[in-house]
Amino acid sequence: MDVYSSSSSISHGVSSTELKRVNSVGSVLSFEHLSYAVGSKAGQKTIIEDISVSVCAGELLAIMGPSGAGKSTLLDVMSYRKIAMSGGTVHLNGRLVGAKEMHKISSFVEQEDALLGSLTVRESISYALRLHLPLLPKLQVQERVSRVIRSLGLQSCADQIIGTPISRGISGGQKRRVTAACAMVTFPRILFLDEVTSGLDSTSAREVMSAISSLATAEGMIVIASIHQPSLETLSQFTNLMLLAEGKTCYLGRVGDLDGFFERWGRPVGRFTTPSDHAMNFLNSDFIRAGLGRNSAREFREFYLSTLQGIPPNAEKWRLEQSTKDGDDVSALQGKAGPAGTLLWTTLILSERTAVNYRRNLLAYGVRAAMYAGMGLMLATIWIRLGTADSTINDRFSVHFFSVAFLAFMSVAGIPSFLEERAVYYRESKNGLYTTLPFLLSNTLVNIPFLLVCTILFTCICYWAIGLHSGAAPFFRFISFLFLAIFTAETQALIVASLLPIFVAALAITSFINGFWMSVGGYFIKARSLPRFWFFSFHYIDYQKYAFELLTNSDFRGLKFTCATQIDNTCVCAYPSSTPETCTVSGDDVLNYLDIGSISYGKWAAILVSISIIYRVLLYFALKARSV
Ligand SMILES: Nc1ncnc2c1ncn2[C@@H]1O[C@H](COP(=O)(O)OP(=O)(O)OP(=O)(O)O)[C@@H](O)[C@H]1O
Repeated sequence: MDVYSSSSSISHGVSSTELKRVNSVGSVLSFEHLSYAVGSKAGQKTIIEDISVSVCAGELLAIMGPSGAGKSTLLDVMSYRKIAMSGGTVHLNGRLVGAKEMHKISSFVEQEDALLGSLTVRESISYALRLHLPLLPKLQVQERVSRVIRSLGLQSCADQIIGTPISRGISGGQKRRVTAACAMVTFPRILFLDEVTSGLDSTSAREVMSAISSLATAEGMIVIASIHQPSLETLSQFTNLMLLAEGKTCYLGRVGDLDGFFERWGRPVGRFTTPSDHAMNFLNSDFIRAGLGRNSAREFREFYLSTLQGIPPNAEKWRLEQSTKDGDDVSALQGKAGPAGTLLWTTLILSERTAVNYRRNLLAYGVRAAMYAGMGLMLATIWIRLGTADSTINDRFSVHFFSVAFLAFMSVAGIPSFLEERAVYYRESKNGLYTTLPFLLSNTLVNIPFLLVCTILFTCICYWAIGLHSGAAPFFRFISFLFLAIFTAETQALIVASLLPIFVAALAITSFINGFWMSVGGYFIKARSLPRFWFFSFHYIDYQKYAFELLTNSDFRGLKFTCATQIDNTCVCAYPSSTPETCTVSGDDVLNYLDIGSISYGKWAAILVSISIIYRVLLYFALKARSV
């Protein structure tokens, strides 16, 4: 059999009805004069230069070239992840396509796999489909997911988890296929694949490309893929091939015509070489091979350009016209490609997925909850039964300061798992599955109960053991105020991690910010002693200040401390007392002395809630700033 025979020769259950549908949907995607450069005008470096190509529905275009040729950049420019220089255009069936529309109708499989480690292969693919089509009946979701799993050869690991640092999951090659499956299951009109076969053995690479090819034929999908070192069989799954060197087109044509091209050039493909490897020998100028000059890539391109001169200019146009002859009706595919989920549904589905991730991700969330419990135990045993002697007043303040500051500080523990979720968010939002708002809402919806459980755990363990203000109201106030502080601190850590997605850097900056809030909060140095600048600026927007003052007021108000020190038969209290005759100092006296006794619970809690809402809004913009 001719290895270049149609890609549909390896079929994956594509029905004739499906094939018929493809023939009636003849979309053509054309890119004209795409160029991209980096650097300033003075020192501009052109990475891709004047590239034009058209791809029809059901066709697969392979982009090949040596490392650094510009393949990934070209895919980025084609998919509007990078914006082409002026003059470059993209048309779908003659209609200009902008960035927004391209993101809606296309999926992009990146070189890096961004997946949630605690989900199984089936769940990962299923959530991708449900986020794309939230109202698809369950049975159809299962059927479609199973079909994609089968076609990508993932049956053996379908119910295995992707893998977390403490539990090994699937292999790197299988991860590649899961990432491709998550994009394919939504059946986008255009599928961009950046080195999807990297890390796969040659059989898996062929089967993956064959599955993509069958799906492209069945669904009328346009597939554009950069590819490295394909075997002959893998290459044969593609319809067309573009060879790049130094950002310029050196060959564009049918895969099957490459042999003839070399024949005509007078450098035929050797018996034991594949045409693509043969081409690479000429295009790679990083290594000079014996018998090939330094300018082999330039000569290659010159010959290619000379072959174009013999072709009537209308030949390509004719091919495209044939492809669209049966009409421009693409409505059959439109429903599948656009982000069909409403805000409500995508939020609910994302919340469900996040909750599953929290539940299973023992290292990230189990350990975190245990850490809060451990800190509760630590406080309970160290500050045990403080009592109401005036000598313990400062110890009592330390309990409240420590609870707010240290628990807030520990929000950095949420950064690693958030970075994983963030990577998945960027992949999925760039592929049009959902926008920033549902991601933020789902994160908030799942974050709140988790942090509440952590706060309750901590409080239940230490509150009574320390002997903080008895009664239900102070106890619940303690939980509520502490929760607000931890929730705000968590959001602050997520803002930093969104803007700076490097764990060590995000950890350092978040720690610094929390240290800063501790310093200006009014505990280490009394608020009125703070330099004016810090007092009138950051002191008033410090969430830790409000939480600390709320906790101390809730605890101290109504308490009476006995003054243990006697000098000349007179009671001397640790703080100025309004009732020295009773040899006690009231909690209110202490609070007033520290200028924090006149706060209103409602007002302070409202300020804390407002800060946490403002932080969530900032988190929205931080996430959005890095998305499409
Ligand atoms: N932002 C940038 N600034 C400077 N140079 C860049 C930038 N982006 C890409 N390049 C350069 O452009 C060239 C093409 O990069 P690109 O990643 O597109 O190549 P590639 O063909 O995909 O390579 P590989 O096969 O190794 O992934 C490289 O030399 C790269 O260093």
